[in-house]
Amino acid sequence: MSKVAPIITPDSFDFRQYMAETEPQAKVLGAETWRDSLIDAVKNGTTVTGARLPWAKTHDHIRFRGGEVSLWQGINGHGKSQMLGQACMGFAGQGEPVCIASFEMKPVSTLKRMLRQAAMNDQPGETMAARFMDWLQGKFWLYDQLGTVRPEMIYAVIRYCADKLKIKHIVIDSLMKCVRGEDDYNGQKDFVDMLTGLARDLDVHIHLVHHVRKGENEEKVPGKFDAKGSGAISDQVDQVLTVWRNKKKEKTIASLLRKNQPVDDETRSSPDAMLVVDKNRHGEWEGSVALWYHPQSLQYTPDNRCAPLDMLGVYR
Ligand SMILES: Nc1ncnc2c1ncn2[C@@H]1O[C@H](COP(=O)(O)OP(=O)(O)OP(=O)(O)O)[C@@H](O)[C@H]1O
Repeated sequence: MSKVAPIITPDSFDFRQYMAETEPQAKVLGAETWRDSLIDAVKNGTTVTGARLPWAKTHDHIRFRGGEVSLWQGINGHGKSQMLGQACMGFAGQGEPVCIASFEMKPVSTLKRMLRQAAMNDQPGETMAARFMDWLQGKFWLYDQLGTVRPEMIYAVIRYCADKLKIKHIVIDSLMKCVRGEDDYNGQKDFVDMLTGLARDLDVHIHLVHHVRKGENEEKVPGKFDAKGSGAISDQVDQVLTVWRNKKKEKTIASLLRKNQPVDDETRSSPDAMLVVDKNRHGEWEGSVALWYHPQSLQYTPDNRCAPLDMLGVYR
């Protein structure tokens, strides 16, 4: 068995086959079709279903189900890709295979970051790297293309991932690399429309990374109305999550340390990052999740003890 995480490239399969539309499906079906689903929903009451984030305190609030699209937005450098990488390891560990299509980071850079998260430290050795690669087999794929990409290619990649590889979570990082520009509102609307249709038809969850407009400052947590480009982006997706980094805390600590002064408890215990959910179409909960950053492992942790999680073993 190969010991590298499978990398999908534009040359590694026949994209044309997956670009072609399939036969139009009959979309008008008798209500009876949904009998079992309705009865299951009644039986399970308000049970929340779907893949979980790595932090137990989020499990009753936010989940990631097939058929839906989540927008992961935030200011540049606030940790969207890093947090999503940790979340994806968690999805894979729950038995839901993942493909990351990053047009901003090389596959090996994504893997290096995830390796530190898996190792729970900043200096994983060869043995850990080999163990990590073994763990990824059959769970994790990366699409290798940097720069801009045509929407038709994304369409083909998603269909290939779902049909052939049985992948359940697909990350598109980021939206602006898939459209003509920030002012191409129709292109953005059509692209997100395509993603919602594909997610529904293929029963996969699509995680779409997106930037927010520059606000007055980085200390203000952006909301769903701050997404760059068309307002239709957040209207169309099922969930909007904002990743926000507490730069004010970082600056305060750096300044105290420079002056050889102790860091007070209040500053120390305030969260390093927040994950804000301000749209949750199929759940009732909206709110903020406080997280603490463990810099050695690049992991987000659930409380101010800052103890990294065993991402490879947590769901066994
Ligand atoms: N809360 C944090 N504390 C300290 N460093 C952080 C924090 N969040 C992210 N970083 C660091 O900031 C850098 C950027 O992270 P990342 O690439 O995930 O951000 P991003 O939001 O995806 O950025 P971009 O929009 O530019 O792609 C990384 O080096 C990461 O380790």
